This record gives sequence, structure tokens and C-alpha cells, in this order.
Amino acid sequence: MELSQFMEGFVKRNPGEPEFYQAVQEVAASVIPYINDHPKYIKARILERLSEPDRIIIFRVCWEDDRGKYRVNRGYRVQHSNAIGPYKGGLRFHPSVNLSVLKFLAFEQTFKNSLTTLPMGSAKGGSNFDPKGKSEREIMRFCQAFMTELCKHIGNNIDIPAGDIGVGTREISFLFGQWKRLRNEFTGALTGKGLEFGGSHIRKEATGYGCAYFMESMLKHRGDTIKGKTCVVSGAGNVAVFTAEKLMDLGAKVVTLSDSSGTIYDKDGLNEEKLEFVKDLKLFKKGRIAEYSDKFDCEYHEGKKPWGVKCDLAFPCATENELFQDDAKELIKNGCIAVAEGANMPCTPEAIRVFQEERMLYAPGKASNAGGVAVSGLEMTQNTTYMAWSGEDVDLLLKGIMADIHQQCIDYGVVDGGYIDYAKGANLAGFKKVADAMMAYGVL
Ligand SMILES: NC(=O)C1=CN([C@@H]2O[C@H](COP(=O)(O)OP(=O)(O)OC[C@H]3O[C@@H](n4cnc5c(N)ncnc54)[C@H](O)[C@@H]3O)[C@@H](O)[C@H]2O)C=CC1
Ligand SMILES: O=C(O)CCC(=O)C(=O)O
Repeated sequence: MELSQFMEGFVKRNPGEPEFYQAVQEVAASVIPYINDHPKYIKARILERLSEPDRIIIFRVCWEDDRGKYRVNRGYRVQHSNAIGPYKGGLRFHPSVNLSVLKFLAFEQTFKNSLTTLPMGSAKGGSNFDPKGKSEREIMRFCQAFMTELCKHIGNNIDIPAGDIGVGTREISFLFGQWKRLRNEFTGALTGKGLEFGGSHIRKEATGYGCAYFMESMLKHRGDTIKGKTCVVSGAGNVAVFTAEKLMDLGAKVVTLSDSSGTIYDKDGLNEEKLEFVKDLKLFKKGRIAEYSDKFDCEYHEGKKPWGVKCDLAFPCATENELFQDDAKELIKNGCIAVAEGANMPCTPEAIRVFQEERMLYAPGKASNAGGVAVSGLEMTQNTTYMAWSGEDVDLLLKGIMADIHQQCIDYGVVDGGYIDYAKGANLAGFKKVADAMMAYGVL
């Protein structure tokens, strides 16, 4: 099988979906040489099957705003694969949401969830609803309307959504409340719930903490450590703030955060007080990151990303395709030695090539941001056993899972000269488990 031939057919079947092409091509490039060496996968058409979602649900979400005006949005759930467990993945509320974005995210989730070692299939969903500027009551009404349709398609053994961009604890609470009301049952059909009603300790921190743990594993493997390193982080949402928090815990200096308007550059580094301010500003008040520079008197670069700032380590934690080839070159020029993706697909293929040609440590999101969904898996276990584990216990399990993912990347990703191609390692290790399950089921 040849990559170009596979992609030609794939693009024809999925017209106008660039993000989906990007994600599939990246995986296919790693997997095709492997399946050419193992022709049973070619015969079973595993790659064609794996790049076709099991099912896509699209629905109208009609709700009423505070002025009594009726509003209409589009809701989606892409149930990609339940080969190794029930469908599992986040919900995104953002005006940029469309089928291409959700299909790429659901596809990526397949490999990520497989890497966690837990029995979870893959899905992603959301809406083009824009939470920015909406009142809390409007967000509640939207979530209730969204769940009124979504509840027909999910359940704790079927499909278990969670948060993503624009969907945090508040939105999951509104969604879970409506689920409970409509179904008259209290089951863990969503993760990321509040601690009072079935949520897990460390779930909200898990993606960011896991990303820092993964970076620590990569550095340790090279005989280095996070302690004393200067870090740039993009974004200022859930993943960014908890990546920053764990990096600081581990002795690093975090000097940037950003949002879609610009970047703050705090030469002295964030501290606990400053991070608490950001959590309140971005996770609750939904303000702009520029307010940080007013409060703490540091540089604010309007319209700029953090990649021009001198650093040792970089953590793209905002959104897809936020770090380009020129940014990668700039990071290297400024002394950066390692990149761990907190977001999904934040680095373009050209940027990744630059990192890898330079033999830098580069961790793809499906490995380095898998901590979030891993703790979602632990939340599901707690829900089905009616248990609530301590934060220490969950954090210990999270650390173990991230170390295991790192090891899987090494097992499948060592290339010439001993360099670890983490992207290849994650793709192959993630692929093998799902592909073997599909083979076992026969023609499905
Ligand atoms: N929440 C989770 O557990 C997980 C999230 N992710 C990924 O992490 C990324 C961030 O998600 P969350 O932190 O959950 O979302 P969030 O809604 O809490 O935060 C998103 C952040 O990105 C910023 N942002 C959005 N678009 C931007 C742009 N064009 N330029 C610069 N900044 C921009 C926003 O201002 C916000 O600070 C996404 O790629 C998501 O898919 C990955 C794994 C798990
Ligand atoms: O916790 C989950 O189920 C999903 C997290 C997620 O959306 C992701 O890993 O990208």
C-alpha cells in the first residue's frame, strides 16, 4: 500500500475536510510501512475501516436567549470506534466547530485512548455554539437543549462525553443535570463531573499534569530534568493552566500564557498567586489574558503567540494548528530543546518536520495530553464501582499511565541512531491494539 494512493481515495470520500486529512495522513504515514510488513492488516482493510467513523449524529439545537429570541445551533457527535471499549471523548463548544474538526478529533482520540491502556473507544462532539459573551442562564439553556437530543445516543456503556474547548465543569454540570432529569437515572454517562456528584479528583488537572509528567519522562530518558527550565505555554484554559501549575511544582519557570487576542510575557515567571488570578480570570470570569499584564505589570504582546520568547521547553496548549514551521525554527533558534503538545494537533506537519530533523524531543498530543481522558477512564471506574478515590491515589495512577505511554512510544518509536520518534511510536502502539481487536471481530 502507498500513502499517496491511500490518501487519494480518502480525500475523495471526505471532500472539504482539511483537518481530518491532516490527522489521518500523519497516522497513515507511520502505519503504512508497518502494515506493509504485516499484510494481514491490508487484507482486512484495517486502515480504510479505521479512518471511517462508525457513526455520525448531527442534530438541531434550538434554545432561547435572554431577550426571548429563538436561536438555532448545530450539534454533533462523531462516534468513531468502539473496538476496544465504549465511545469516549470530549465535547467542544466553539464557533469554529464543524465536521472536519470533529472527525479529526475523534480519529486522534482512537489512538490516544488506546495508549492509555484503559478499555475506551473513541468519539468527539460539540456545537458551533459560541459561549463567549453568553450569560450563565443562556449557557444552561443551551446545554439543556443540547442534551435533550444527545441523551438518546449516550450512556455509561455506550458513549461517555466529557469536556474540551468551551466545555468545563460548569457546562458538564448543566449537561449531567439534564441527562439525569431526562433518564431518571444516576449513572456516569459523562466525565469531568463535580466532585459532589460522581466526579473524580484530579480530572480537571489531569490533561495538564499529564503533559508535564510526559515531558519529565522524555527529559529523564535523556538524563535531564524539568527543574530550572524556562517554559513557554500557549493558551490560558484548562489544559494550559494545569500544565503551568505542574511545571512550576516540578521546579520550572513558566513565562508565557496566551489567548486568541495575544500573549503575556512575564520575565519573572508565574507564581501561585498569579496562577490563581489566571484560573479565576479564564476558567470562571472568562476574561482576556491582557488583564494579567495590567495586574502584574508585565509585557503583553497583542496578536502574538508565545513562540518568539526564549525558552528551554514549549507547550502548545490552546488549539489545533497554532504552531507553524517558522515558529518551530524560531523556537530552535532561541534554544528550545523539547516540545510537548497539550492541545490536539497544535503543531503543523511542517513544524513537526523541523523538530524531528533537528532531533528535538517532540511529543504528539495523542501521547502527551492523554492524561485527561485517562483520568476520565478512572472516573468511569469509580462511578461503576460506587467508589471515590483520593486525589493522591488518582495522581499516582495518572503518573503510572503517563510513564506507560512514554514506554510504549519508546517500544515502537526508536529510529536510526537511537532517536525516539514519539509520533511514530504513539501511532504504532495506539494502532496495534485497536487493529488487533478489529481483526478478532472479523468483517464488521
Ligand atoms: N480539556 C481536556 O481535558 C483536554 C483538552 N485537550 C485539548 O487542549 C486544547 C485546549 O483545550 P481546553 O484547555 O480544554 O479548552 P479551554 O476552553 O479551557 O481553553 C482553550 C484556550 O485556548 C485559547 N484559544 C482558543 N483559540 C485560540 C487561538 N486561536 N489562539 C490562541 N488561543 C486560543 C482560549 O483563549 C483558551 O484559553 C484543545 O486542543 C483541546 O482539544 C486535549 C486533551 C484533553
Ligand atoms: O476526557 C475525555 O473523555 C476526553 C478528553 C478529550 O476530549 C481529549 O482527550 O481530547
